[in-house]
Amino acid sequence: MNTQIQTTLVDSANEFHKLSRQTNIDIRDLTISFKTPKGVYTAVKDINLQVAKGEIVSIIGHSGCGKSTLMNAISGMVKPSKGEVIANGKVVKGPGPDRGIVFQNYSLLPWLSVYKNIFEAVDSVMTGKTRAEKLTIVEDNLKMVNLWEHKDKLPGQLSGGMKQRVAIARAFAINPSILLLDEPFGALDALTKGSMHIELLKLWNLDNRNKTIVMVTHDIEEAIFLSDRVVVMNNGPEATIREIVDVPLDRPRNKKAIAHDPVYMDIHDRLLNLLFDKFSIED
Ligand SMILES: Nc1ncnc2c1ncn2[C@@H]1O[C@H](COP(=O)(O)OP(=O)(O)OP(=O)(O)O)[C@@H](O)[C@H]1O
Repeated sequence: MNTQIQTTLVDSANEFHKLSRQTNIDIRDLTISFKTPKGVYTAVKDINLQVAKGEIVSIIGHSGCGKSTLMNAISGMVKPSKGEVIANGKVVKGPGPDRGIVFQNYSLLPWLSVYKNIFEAVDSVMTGKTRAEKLTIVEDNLKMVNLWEHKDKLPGQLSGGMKQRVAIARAFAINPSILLLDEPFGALDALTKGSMHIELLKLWNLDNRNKTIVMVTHDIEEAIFLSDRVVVMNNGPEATIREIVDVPLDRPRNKKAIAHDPVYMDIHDRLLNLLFDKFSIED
């Protein structure tokens, strides 16, 4: 990437934060270590990252570099060994309904139908709503992911992509202010993936772009299309943030059109270089 574009990216990243939307997720000096039979394994070390309210940030990096660990720390399912995560102004001590998460392994309850998987979540979180309102929310979200006809099936009767869509519908239905997506579209075919991107952005727009979204992905095009910034991680152990690449492309974005935009192409090149500069054909 030429220096001028790099400078523009940095300036634009700074602009976003200066314009100041308040910080919604503040990761401070975060280190996470696991006890393993072979000793202590430090997955991520001294991570600092601020995500503004309404920002969409993607995290990319090689397999095993600690992306899910970082997401789990934000969701409260993994405790920091050092440092802290502050979300919605509070130190994260555990999971909470303000932070919805979609995992790569769906995490659906196998004994409940598709419909009930979503209803149970809505029912437990949206205590102020009437039953009729809750039923409408479940229906709207199941229709959004094109699974209304499959509402009575059990998760075991669904394909991987369908299970993933149920998990996405469930996270959307709860309407958390922070949405954590851990490879949410990984199991989907290209067409379904494309329509889920649009649904995700629709949801974000509906909420006046106030929802903060952090997403793990292996898909560079997806990261650029959806995000305001892309966080590239180094390999572990003791993984750190390698670089944060700003995505100063106007919204709404048109997938076909931006692919020819020189800014998009530079960002794409930069991300490819960051991810693959250690590899060559000989490898
Ligand atoms: N509970 C755990 N106990 C021990 N080690 C763990 C635990 N959870 C994660 N790790 C290790 O921490 C490192 C980071 O794992 P993590 O799942 O965060 O990686 P990732 O970047 O999300 O990988 P992928 O892209 O393959 O999903 C890996 O080496 C993993 O083996």
